[in-house]
Amino acid sequence: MTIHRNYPSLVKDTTLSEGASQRAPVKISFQGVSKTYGSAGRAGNQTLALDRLDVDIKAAEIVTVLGPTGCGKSSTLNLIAGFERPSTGSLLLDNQLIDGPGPDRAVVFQQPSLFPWLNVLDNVTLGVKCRGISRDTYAPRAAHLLQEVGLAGFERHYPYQLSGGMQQRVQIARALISEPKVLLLDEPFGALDYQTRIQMQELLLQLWQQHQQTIFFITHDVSEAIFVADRVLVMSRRPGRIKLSVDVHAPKPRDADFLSTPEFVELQRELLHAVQEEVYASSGSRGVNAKAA
Ligand SMILES: Nc1ncnc2c1ncn2[C@@H]1O[C@H](COP(=O)(O)OP(=O)(O)OP(=O)(O)O)[C@@H](O)[C@H]1O
Repeated sequence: MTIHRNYPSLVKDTTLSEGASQRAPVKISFQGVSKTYGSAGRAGNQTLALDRLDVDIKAAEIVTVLGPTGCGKSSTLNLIAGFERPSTGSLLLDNQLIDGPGPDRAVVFQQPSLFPWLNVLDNVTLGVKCRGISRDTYAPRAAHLLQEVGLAGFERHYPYQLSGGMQQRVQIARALISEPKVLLLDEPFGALDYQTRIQMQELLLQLWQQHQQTIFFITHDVSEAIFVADRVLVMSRRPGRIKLSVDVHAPKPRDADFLSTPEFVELQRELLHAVQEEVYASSGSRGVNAKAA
């Protein structure tokens, strides 16, 4: 059973009012979704990664996902991306079964996967060129996106000439150029230093303000999960289920001041506790705070 916490709002969200977000249509719907890896014929060779997930994600909602390593976070993202299929249950996008990858969903991974022999502009536009979209359409869009992600002037630079944060900015621009309805992020800022991470989180919220995609964001970092989210999901240890769902009401976009608000501190305490419970249970440890028997 999922526990759903809805903390009272301390400040009113001015971007997407509570009523509006509750009325938003369901974008992604997990209906009893389980995922088993391995072949059925060979006993002991199967892994039940996800166990009967039931989650609805609304249009333009930002949902972050926390959970211990191996609990199935990437599996949920891969299912939405269409890289994997559910073993049982149904996974819907706009009420249609997801049956493979599509340009309506874009994925950003932790490791930048830029082509080293292409400059920034060509990395960003390669996908749309391959899909036959005309230069007249994609060129102004690319210029605007590079401006938005703070890379105007770096169009002719190659990936080796960019910092890790800049490479992630290119990845985000590349993901957004096909105007996806859903942005899937798998620990996108995990390899960045603390300051760059915060900048990237702020950037993500600014981009959301402009584009209003539905965002599904996996992270190991509780602060990051709260900072960017409308709702944080905590998954149980494997087989993954939704253990806790918590709404974050602070208005977006947010800045570093949010990190010291009572709402943030209280959410951080509860979410850290929920994740640690699962981490310790899966490792058989009682945790750092456990008293010696
Ligand atoms: N393609 C695969 N074939 C076999 N088993 C897999 C495959 N992908 C994932 N698994 C298994 O499914 C379980 C969930 O993996 P998944 O990568 O979804 O977890 P995760 O929560 O994203 O982990 P992490 O936080 O370490 O990235 C793990 O036990 C993993 O070994």
